[in-house]
This record gives sequence, structure tokens and C-alpha cells, in this order.
Amino acid sequence: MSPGASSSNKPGAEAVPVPDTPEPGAQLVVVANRLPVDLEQLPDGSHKWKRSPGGLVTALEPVLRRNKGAWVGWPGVADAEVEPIVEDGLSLYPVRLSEREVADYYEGFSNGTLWPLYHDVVVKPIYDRTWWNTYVEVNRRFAEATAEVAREGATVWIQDYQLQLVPKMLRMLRPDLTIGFFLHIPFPPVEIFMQLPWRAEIIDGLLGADLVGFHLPGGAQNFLYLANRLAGHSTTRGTVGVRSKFGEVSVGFRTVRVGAFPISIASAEIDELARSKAVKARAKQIRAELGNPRRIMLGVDRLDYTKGINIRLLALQELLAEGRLEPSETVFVQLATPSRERVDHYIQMRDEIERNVGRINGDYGEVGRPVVHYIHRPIPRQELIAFFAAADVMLVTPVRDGMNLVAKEYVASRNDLGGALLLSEFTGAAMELRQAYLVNPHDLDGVKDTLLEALDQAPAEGKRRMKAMRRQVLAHDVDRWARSFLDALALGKESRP
Ligand SMILES: Nc1nc2c(ncn2[C@@H]2O[C@H](COP(=O)(O)OP(=O)(O)O)[C@@H](O)[C@H]2O)c(=O)[nH]1
Ligand SMILES: O=P(O)(O)OC[C@H]1O[C@H](O[C@H]2O[C@H](CO)[C@@H](O)[C@H](O)[C@H]2O)[C@H](O)[C@@H](O)[C@@H]1O
Repeated sequence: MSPGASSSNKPGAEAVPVPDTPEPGAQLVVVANRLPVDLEQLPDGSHKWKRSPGGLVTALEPVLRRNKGAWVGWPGVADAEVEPIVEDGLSLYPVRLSEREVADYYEGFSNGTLWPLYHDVVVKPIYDRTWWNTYVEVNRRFAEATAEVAREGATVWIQDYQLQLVPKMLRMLRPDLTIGFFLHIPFPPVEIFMQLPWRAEIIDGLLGADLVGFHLPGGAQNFLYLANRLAGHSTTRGTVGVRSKFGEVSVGFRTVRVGAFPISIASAEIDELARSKAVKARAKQIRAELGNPRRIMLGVDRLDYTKGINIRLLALQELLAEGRLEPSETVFVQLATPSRERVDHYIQMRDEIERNVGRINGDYGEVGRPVVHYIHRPIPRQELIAFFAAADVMLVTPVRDGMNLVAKEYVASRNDLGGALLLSEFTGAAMELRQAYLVNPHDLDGVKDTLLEALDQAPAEGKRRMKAMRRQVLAHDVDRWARSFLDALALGKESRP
């Protein structure tokens, strides 16, 4: 997406024209930590926009664009003063964060505390009171910005763990609004959540919404339990279904609904792109550029410790060492988008991954023929689809992942019914893609055996699995996700006293 130019009054920045300013008062407002585009500061002081990383943006941007809604979010760089802009019907309202706020709210509390806590404490969360105070301050700024943008009686859809206090803050500022909240990452088991020193404030913040959504019923169930235990509200006891059988929390005179809405992708669009001549030709070319090996394995991730990239590398290294994989026949391509590069755990993980890539290539590669091809930068979307179309086995091995859209994108790209998906049981996607080669990423021997099975699958078996997964992904696309959430939110509104 390229919203055209924007102005900046940062010293030294080149003045560029503003395309359009939004009409005041939007009927549908999405609030997310990031805008769907990041502002990039060029060395000469001028600016350009680039697409923001991650699945949240991939999923929501087309939905909101179709609804001609507004998006409130951070433009991705500190201290950027950017005016609101309209591009192709979508209004973007930037929220300014200072250097200190980026460090304490985004890198600190969001990604050094909540991210590891909600991903099963895979690394140790840091509990820092200054970070928390900044999280509260920044959440208040997002709530105030949203209160100014939303039309009387509008629907506001708040996204993700960075903004869990916004529902309550916004309700206090604008009781006329209908407020939904969706969590894109797992909501952890109660025993883990209870570590958080500010656990009651978070639950209270979320309960400001009319509808709180999770990817999976398990997350919804955890939340319902905590709403009772930490906030003392009475809750329904039945099992939450997928897009059905919502739970309820009684908060004074209000009822907060709680549901599971597994997110998805623009399946038909990807399917169509993958069928195009250009993508097919590029996929063939990629195979040739890689030396037409017997088997190509592919990983596509933000460089994040939750994604289990090292598990893949370790499995590959052991299979090569044991002679169960032949280096001249096998290539592994890892496309890694840079992510959260100033957070300590990310710095350590990147070092470790790059050391392991170097070690495998040093031990098993030949000049001009490495076993692992590692790219640490984002690649264009069409090129990505061509990689999906070229790969025999897609490796998706997170130790924990809210959904994992990459797994679904791979399936949507395989209208030829070729390829195999190796998928961690600990992704949200595993609940829907039951015909994938499912693995426990903590069981290295299991990962190795299943990887060999996927590499050597009989074509008929591969087709059977891919066909079933495609049926699921094509029928349950991102529009259905958004519609099911917004319909449930509207239904709750109608039944309000
Ligand atoms: N264009 C492009 N998209 C990418 C690249 N790497 C990852 N993505 C996209 O980023 C999204 C990642 O979403 P997901 O798998 O849910 O994981 P998340 O990063 O934790 O949100 C998917 O839509 C990917 O296609 C890249 O190099 N280029
Ligand atoms: O904004 P960043 O810090 O650069 O991180 C990118 C996004 O990562 C996370 O994505 C999640 O959302 C996906 C879509 O629901 C889901 O498939 C995936 O499992 C999640 O990890 C994060 O939740 C977003 O807020 C970030 O924008």
C-alpha cells in the first residue's frame, strides 16, 4: 500500500504535499498500535511510506479499506509529526510517540513484558513499573485520539495487546460508542497470566469493550475465568464455540460478550495471484535459481523467537549429520522480516540463527551451492507468493503463535495441490488445518521424522491433504472473520438496554 506523500514538520524533512485530509467523524474506526504503513526516514531527511510488518495489517487493511473506515495508529517511527491523510477512502490518523515512549511502551511493556508472557513465558518477561506507567499514558493518548475521530454512535474496533486499556478509557470518554476488542496473540493460561503485577487493571481495561474476541475458544475461556476471579464479575459457564456460543460477563448494567473468531487471509486474492502466469513463471525461475534441487523447504517469518526458526535449523542440521538428508538434493530458504530489532531477546535470537545458518553452510554447502538461503529483509508480496508456489515443504514451527497467517497463505497459493505444510500444534492455525503434518516443536526427533515424511510424501497423499486444507482456507477468509466479529458486536449493541 502506498498512501502517497505526507507532510512532516521534522527539522530537515523535505516538505511534500498532503494528498487529502479526512472528513471529520468516521462510522467505523480501527485502533491499532501501528498504522498499516510505516513512515521511513531517508538519509536526506525526506520521508516515504512502506507497508507495516505482520499479520494484523495483512488481515485488517483490506477490510477497512472496503468499509472506507478510519485507522488510528502509530506511524512506526519516534517523534514523527504527521497530519491525518486519506488514501483510497481509508483515513489514517497518526498517533505520535516519543523516543522514550517507543522504548518503554512498545519495546518495553508490549514486547518485553506482554509478548513473552502471553506466549507461554517462552523467554522471561520483565516487570518494570516505568514501562507500565508509560503503557497507561500511551493507551490514554490512543483513547483520546479515537474519541476525537469517531462519529456519534460509531463502532470502534480496538486491536491487540498493546492497547488493552483503551476499551475502558474510551468508554469513559465516549459512552455512545460501540466498542469491540480483538486479541491477535494467544491469551495465556490463568497460572501464567497471574504473574502480571497489573493483571487486574488489564482485565478491567478489556471489560470496557462490548465484545472481546480471541482467535481460539481456549483464550476466551481463560479470559472469562479471570473476569470472575480478578474482577469479581459473574460470568456464563458454558463452553465458548468458534464464532458461536459466546460467553458473557455482567459488568454492572452492561453485558460484555466474549467469543472466538479465528482470523484468516484474503484467500481468493492469493489464490488468483498464485494462478497468474507471472507467479507461475517466477516460481519456476526460483527453483532454477536454487539449482533445481529435488526438494525445496521454505520458512517465512518475522524474525521472532516465538516462530521456532532455530528448531528448523537444528532439525535440518541433525538430518544432514545423520545422512538422512542429502545436501546436494535439498535446499532450505528462510525469508526473515526484521522485527523489534532493539529488544534484547530479538538481538540474541538473530545472532544465534545467523550463527546456525553459517554453521550448516560451512559444514554442508559447496561454493555457489549453500544448503540454507537466508534473507533478512522483507520481499515484495508477489515474490513471496512465488516462493510459496515453488516450495515442496513449508516449515511453520512456532513454539506459540496466535494464528500464523503464513500457513494459510501457503495453502491458498497451492491451487496445483502440490506441496506439504509442516505445522506446529502450538499455532492457532493448527486448529483449522488438521491435514497438515502436525508437529510438537519441542520434540526434535518428532519434527525430524515428520519433516522426512513430508519431504517424501506420495503425490496422492499430498493432494488429499492440500485439497482438504484449501477447502477450509478458501471458505473461511478474512472477510468472514471481520464480518463474524462485527456482526456479533452489532448484535450485542441491539440487545443493549
Ligand atoms: N510482503 C511480505 N510479507 C511478508 C514477508 N514476511 C512475512 N510477511 C507477511 O507478514 C504476515 C505475517 O503474519 P503471521 O504469520 O500471522 O505472523 P506475525 O508476523 O506474527 O503477524 C503474513 O501475511 C506474511 O505474508 C515478506 O518478506 N514480505
Ligand atoms: O508491529 P510489530 O511489533 O512489528 O509486530 C507485527 C505484528 O505481530 C503480531 O501479529 C499477530 O497477528 C497475526 C494476525 O492476527 C497472527 O496471525 C499472529 O499469530 C500474531 O503474532 C502482533 O500481534 C501484531 O500486533 C503486530 O502488528
